[in-house]
Amino acid sequence: MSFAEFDLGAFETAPPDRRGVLAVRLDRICRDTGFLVLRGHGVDAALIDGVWHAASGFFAQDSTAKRRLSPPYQGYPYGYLGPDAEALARSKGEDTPPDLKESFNGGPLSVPADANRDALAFCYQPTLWPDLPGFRTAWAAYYAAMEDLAARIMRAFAAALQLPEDHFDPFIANPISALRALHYPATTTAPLAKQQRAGAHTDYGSLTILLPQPGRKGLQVKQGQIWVDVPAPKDAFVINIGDLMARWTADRWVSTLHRVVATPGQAARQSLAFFHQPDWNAQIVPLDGSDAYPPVQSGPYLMEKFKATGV
Ligand SMILES: O=C(O)CCC(=O)C(=O)O
Ligand SMILES: [Fe+2]
Repeated sequence: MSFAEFDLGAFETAPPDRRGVLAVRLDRICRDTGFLVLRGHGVDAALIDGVWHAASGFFAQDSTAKRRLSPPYQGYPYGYLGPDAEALARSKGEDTPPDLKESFNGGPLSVPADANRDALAFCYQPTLWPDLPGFRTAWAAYYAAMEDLAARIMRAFAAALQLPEDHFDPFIANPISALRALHYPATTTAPLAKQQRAGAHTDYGSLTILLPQPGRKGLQVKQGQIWVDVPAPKDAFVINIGDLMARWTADRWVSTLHRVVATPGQAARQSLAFFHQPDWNAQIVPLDGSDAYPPVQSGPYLMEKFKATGV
């Protein structure tokens, strides 16, 4: 099976007829799997290199240094999560051992003046910066680039849903997205029963922009009863839609179950995942005007989901 690809630059510069055809293709992909390889993204290679090396440098530290950035209390959304901290399958009610990974997580780069108390107490908590030269600059540059890219993808999504291209703009003026660097250590022994590098889950938000380590497989999506490998090509991102977008589209689009599989003898793997999430106050109501789902507010919705995966 070949994996779906979409060229964003080609879409943006296409004449109207061709653009319509590409929008229909994008709709088809989001209905089938909600997963695609994104080309023509225009993100500067040096900027990607910068954050990639910053993340590698962070994970290369000893565990005492990394744990200095552990969340100060349970429920704090950012900082370093060690190998024993998270089991994503628990968000699906599956009781599994912890995922074989560690992560560093950061939030929005600035706080809007009108942020409410709940938002301030959750997604606008400060990112805990490692004391590594260049880390913060590289991370922030990549975060900003992902915000821009996500906004462009949301425009393509609007076209795919036959909405005006700026339809989503008012919902993503101050998105509360998170950036997560992931490191899956090499596996030496056999994983425990039901233990994965990332247990089967769906993402929570509008869309995820993943940068997998080129050539290093492991991410899989569930298609019917089988797990299908997601390719990890160079110079491309993997995009998938999350639960909030499935809800927004009244399940026209799917938020597909995925995992990062663990097997004995795997080399270490790194990735970067940008979880795009509409503004705290954005009201998400089914776009088709149906009552498939009651309205939800983006921020509280995310907070609920977030609570489910701690170990
Ligand atoms: O590392 C990957 O390839 C995917 C990770 C993932 O799905 C997640 O953290 O939500
Ligand atoms: Fe995921």
